[in-house]
Amino acid sequence: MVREGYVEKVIYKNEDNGYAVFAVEGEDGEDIFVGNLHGVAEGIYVSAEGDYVEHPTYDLQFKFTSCEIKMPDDVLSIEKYLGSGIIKGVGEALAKRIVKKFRMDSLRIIEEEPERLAEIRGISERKARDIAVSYNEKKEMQDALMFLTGLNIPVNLAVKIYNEYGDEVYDIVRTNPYKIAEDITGVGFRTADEIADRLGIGRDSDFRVRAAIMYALSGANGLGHMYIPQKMLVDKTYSLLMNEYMPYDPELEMSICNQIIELSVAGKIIIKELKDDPDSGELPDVSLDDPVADIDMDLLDTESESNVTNAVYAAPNYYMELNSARLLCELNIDFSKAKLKIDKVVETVEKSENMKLADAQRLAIRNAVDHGVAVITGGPGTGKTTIINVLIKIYESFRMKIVLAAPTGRAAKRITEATGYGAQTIHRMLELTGGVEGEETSAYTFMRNESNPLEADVIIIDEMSMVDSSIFYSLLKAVAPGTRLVLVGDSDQLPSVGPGNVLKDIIASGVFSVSVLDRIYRQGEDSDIIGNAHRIKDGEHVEIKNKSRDFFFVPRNGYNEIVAELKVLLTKQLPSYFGVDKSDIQVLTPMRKYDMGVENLNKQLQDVLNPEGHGKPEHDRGDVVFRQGDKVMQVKNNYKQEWKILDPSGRFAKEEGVGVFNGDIGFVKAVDDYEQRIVVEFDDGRQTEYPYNQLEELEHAFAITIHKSQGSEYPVVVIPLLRCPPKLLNRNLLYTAVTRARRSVVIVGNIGLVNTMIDNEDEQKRYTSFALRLREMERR
Ligand SMILES: Nc1ncnc2c1ncn2[C@@H]1O[C@H](COP(=O)(O)OP(=O)(O)OP(=O)(O)O)[C@@H](O)[C@H]1O
Repeated sequence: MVREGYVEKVIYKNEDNGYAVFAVEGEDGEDIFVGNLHGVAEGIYVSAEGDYVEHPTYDLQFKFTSCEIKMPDDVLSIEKYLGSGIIKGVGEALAKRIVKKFRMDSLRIIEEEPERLAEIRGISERKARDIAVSYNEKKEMQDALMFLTGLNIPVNLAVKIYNEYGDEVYDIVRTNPYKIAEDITGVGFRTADEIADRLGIGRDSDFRVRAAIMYALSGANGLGHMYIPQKMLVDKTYSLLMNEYMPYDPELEMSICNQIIELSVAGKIIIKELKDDPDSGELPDVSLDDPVADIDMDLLDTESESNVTNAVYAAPNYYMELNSARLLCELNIDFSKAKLKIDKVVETVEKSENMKLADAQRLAIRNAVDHGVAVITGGPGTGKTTIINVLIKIYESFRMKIVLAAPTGRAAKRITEATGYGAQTIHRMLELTGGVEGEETSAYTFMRNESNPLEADVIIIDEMSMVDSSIFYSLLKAVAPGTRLVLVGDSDQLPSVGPGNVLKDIIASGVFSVSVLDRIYRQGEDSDIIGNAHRIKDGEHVEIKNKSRDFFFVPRNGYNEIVAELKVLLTKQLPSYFGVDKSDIQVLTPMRKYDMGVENLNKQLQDVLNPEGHGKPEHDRGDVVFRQGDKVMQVKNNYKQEWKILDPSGRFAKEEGVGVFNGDIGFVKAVDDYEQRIVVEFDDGRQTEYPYNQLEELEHAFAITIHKSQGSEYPVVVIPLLRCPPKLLNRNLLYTAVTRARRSVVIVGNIGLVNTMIDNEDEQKRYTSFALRLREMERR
């Protein structure tokens, strides 16, 4: 329903997120309005759409979903507006006098002929000028908000747009609303396109075509690709611009091709011809339709792409690969002539650890010592951590300064515990400041960079498979020439969540020393987790038995049976059987959508793991409810988000910093309706606040996609399996899921799918050309 009236009193307003509570005098008396309205002030006229809701303490309130500000258009409202305190120097009494004199003309006089205000007793010429300045400042913003909300832009977004462009907002939005999508985070092509449509901007406008091209490219980037073949880009752009019912329009296709060239001339994109070199691996035949990603790339047809020669990059991606290749090759110094003696240290470690290193392990150590850049890769239990340990002892014996880092807080903590050597996250090591430089894909501001490199002789990075192109580039910029770089990881894991396929590309380039460890050494070989993980990796079927101590199969048929079983397992059976907390059990699913997708599973699991409860505060966001106690995950990198770690008293911050990252998992500590925010504590103790209008960065994490679980470990992993499109069920995913478990894996559902997954070698490959750039660089 619609309710209108004058804002009598602003009871509460949060300047940051626009949340406000205010009393409105309407035709049928006074109402309390609650909702998001930036720029609310006493005296303004508002027209809102919403519903009445019962509030436990404040009686009935009108909760609005949209609210439009109108300029006052009768004498009474003009008087209220002017007297509301919104204009500096004008109170109720003065407002009365102004309106008494100028009546309906009052606002126009203030705006256009302010000198006439001096005709009023008590207003000097100078005061008249001040009133005009203050009024115009407010009015500019209100006019802009009215203009933008009139285009159906929500008030929150309108404020963001106004803050970005100021007075230029009219020009920019009228001529090229697609610029909003470029400049303002959270606005995509679709939103800009709707605005353009309302403004009557032609569907064949060059701006529209260019915006769609850039959107298609950033969509591909969001799926992990560094470039896409030109033909694919044209097709994707075409389907963004046309709907499937429209007849084929060759002119539009031509226009897309022309605009791709325009964009390349403008330096926004780079087009490179890639030779169809069977060796290079730079042209994988892959699909951009990634079912685990949010971005709708379904429309891409990838069938006919095998002969593509032109690769199109968003410019920052191209330079990121190129410069990373140069920097990495520069670090690859041959140290073998130094003939560093390592045998003594190795023997000491062998004695203290009571084991004998295998030849392959010794060779890996030698390689790391002899090369500026060395890669050590292997599956679980093959000795990667052992080698890091030995390397630390060796470098220490040479009095070299070692820096140890990993992509996530959890991985850093684990390697610290395993080696006794303090590790940090890569972001922390590079001293993230929270500022953002230039375009989205370019580097964030790190205090450590080319002009202030890391002080280290050796940098060891663990869990390298999770490192994406962007953070790798930032790392390389901060590594001084002559520093050794040791990259350790499991290249059979899924690629990083962010774009690129860095570890695999470095290995595939053939340019660096790579040591592959393939023998399992972990004690307790009766562990089926490790045995099965290696079987899966090697494409061998696993034995489906239930005698195992740590690898269980629970056959169930169909969606209902699986969900019912998951609920029992998670709430009762697994916690009591393993003596673990419910939060130690993680459900990992291959997909986002469909019945077994995270979106649906999280709703089901929230009902039993954190049900609605008396006094447990919650906040609705569309059809998702965030409730105190919910397990949640950050789903994008936010380099500016502030966090703190509290001391045991909970009152003082013992550590503060910025940056929360895609995949960080924690719990909702508080839902604060008054402050309109949710407080989350991540599992490493960092606490951070999300205003309600930033909740798109959070998702429930009772169940998460296998993709997002990379680099994390959980005591118990539960994997529900139900038949779904075959490309979602592949070996790589199963391997990653299984290797996340420390104590136990439980597979529930259609058990036959386990071996189907093992048989499906199709990986979610990525369009990257880092390997190629590395080879080119080496040839120079
Ligand atoms: N040559 C060896 N002989 C005997 N035991 C070994 C040998 N190498 C490693 N181990 C032991 O095997 C176990 C697994 O090794 P390590 O933790 O280094 O593997 P990893 O590759 O880091 O595994 P993950 O990736 O799962 O952490 C450890 O207990 C380690 O002591």
